[in-house]
Amino acid sequence: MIFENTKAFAQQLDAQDSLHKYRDEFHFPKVNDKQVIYFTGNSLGLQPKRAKAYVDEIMNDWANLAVEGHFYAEKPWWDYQERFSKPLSKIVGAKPAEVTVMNTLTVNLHLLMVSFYQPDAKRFKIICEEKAFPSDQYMLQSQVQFHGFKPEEAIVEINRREGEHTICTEDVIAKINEVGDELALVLIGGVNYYTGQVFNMKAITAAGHQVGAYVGWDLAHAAGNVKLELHDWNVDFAAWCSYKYMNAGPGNASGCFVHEKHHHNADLPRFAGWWGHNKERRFKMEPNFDPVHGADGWQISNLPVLSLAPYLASVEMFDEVGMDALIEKRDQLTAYLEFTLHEIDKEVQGNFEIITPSNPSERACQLSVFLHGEGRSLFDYLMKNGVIVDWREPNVIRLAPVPLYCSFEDMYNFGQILKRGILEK
Ligand SMILES: Cc1ncc(COP(=O)(O)O)c(C=O)c1O
Ligand SMILES: Nc1ccccc1C(=O)C[C@H](N)C(=O)O
Repeated sequence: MIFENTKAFAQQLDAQDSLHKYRDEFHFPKVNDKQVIYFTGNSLGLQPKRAKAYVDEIMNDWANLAVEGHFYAEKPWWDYQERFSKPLSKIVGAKPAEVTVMNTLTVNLHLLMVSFYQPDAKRFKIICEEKAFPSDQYMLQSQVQFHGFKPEEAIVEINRREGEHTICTEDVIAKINEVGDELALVLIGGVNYYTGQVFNMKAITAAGHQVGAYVGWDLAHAAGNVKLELHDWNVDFAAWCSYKYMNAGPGNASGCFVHEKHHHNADLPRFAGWWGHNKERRFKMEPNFDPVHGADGWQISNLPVLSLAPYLASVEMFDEVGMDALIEKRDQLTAYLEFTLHEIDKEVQGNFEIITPSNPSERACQLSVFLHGEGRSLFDYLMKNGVIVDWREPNVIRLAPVPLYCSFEDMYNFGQILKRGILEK
């Protein structure tokens, strides 16, 4: 499609957009009494209006039923997580028994590493991407140290090529083959938080398995954003947070995937708790752990239902919309933002550099842009003028035009505000 950088054209795209109505399903912060242009759904998604009723329901059941709510609430608390199985499994391309919700992201990755990182003197290395999200780096360092290894010997990072911003799939695969039978685990962010690069999860997972390693993914920036086929890609495990593209609220419960091929493996170590115990026998208070055969078997504590409630509201909305429709709009919206940036760059004779891949199969919702020659004052200008963006020193802005609630007109208006911010400097 040939784009135009005009308000009328943007409005026409909104008029043709079948998801445009979902914008009204969200609460937007306001600046100067006007709804903001929100580009930070990759950090904290907006609040779906329907989330409050789900939380209120639990508060009311707690007030009216107290302990009886575990079994007699309309949505009983004791197996509340099962309500996620079907809709969440569709979002990540899994079978219903392969997903569960519990804890928070880094905690879940640690717990899954208990099962899927069992190093020995020969096979002890972990491959991850250079500049992984810091929490992942700390997690991996502390895991290898916990097993008595040195991070500098056990952790192998895949580097970018000289002068490039993103990582080549061939380089990941070459490194996997080079580390070979010393490789215990590949654990990478499926979408890089900084560049927005989407990794070829299918090819990398297959390459890891070829040399006998387990392969897991941190899907913080991928869940609800990219098309995932975790079951078919044969991924061993994955975890994601719910507060970014999944709009479940700050710090809320994480989702996990464990491939069904591992569900009956009694030799796989795990840290257990009563919520992972055989559902029918859970309240018989037996001494020996008999795990549920499914991702639910990795549950530990009884569920934080107040935190699951807004997540459930959101997952049901995703189910209504469907990932295919979402992705179709995502690609058009991201492309329109990219076009707008190029247009404004020309108009202001700027020097913008988009470091996110331009190939649609290697990117999703986010564009990360170097605004060469600009400084923090531009970020302040944008924020003051109702554009919520994420700024990383020295001058990278990350823009996530989330398809559920951002509009084409937002992209046009953002371009105009950006232009004024640069010209008025
Ligand atoms: C890729 C990635 N991993 C891990 C985290 C940390 O997650 P949490 O604080 O929920 O454990 C984030 C974001 O906060 C992230 O973007
Ligand atoms: N949960 C947070 C709490 C406080 C500040 C940032 C976050 C983020 O999620 C950052 C996000 N991971 C990012 O890619 O920027």
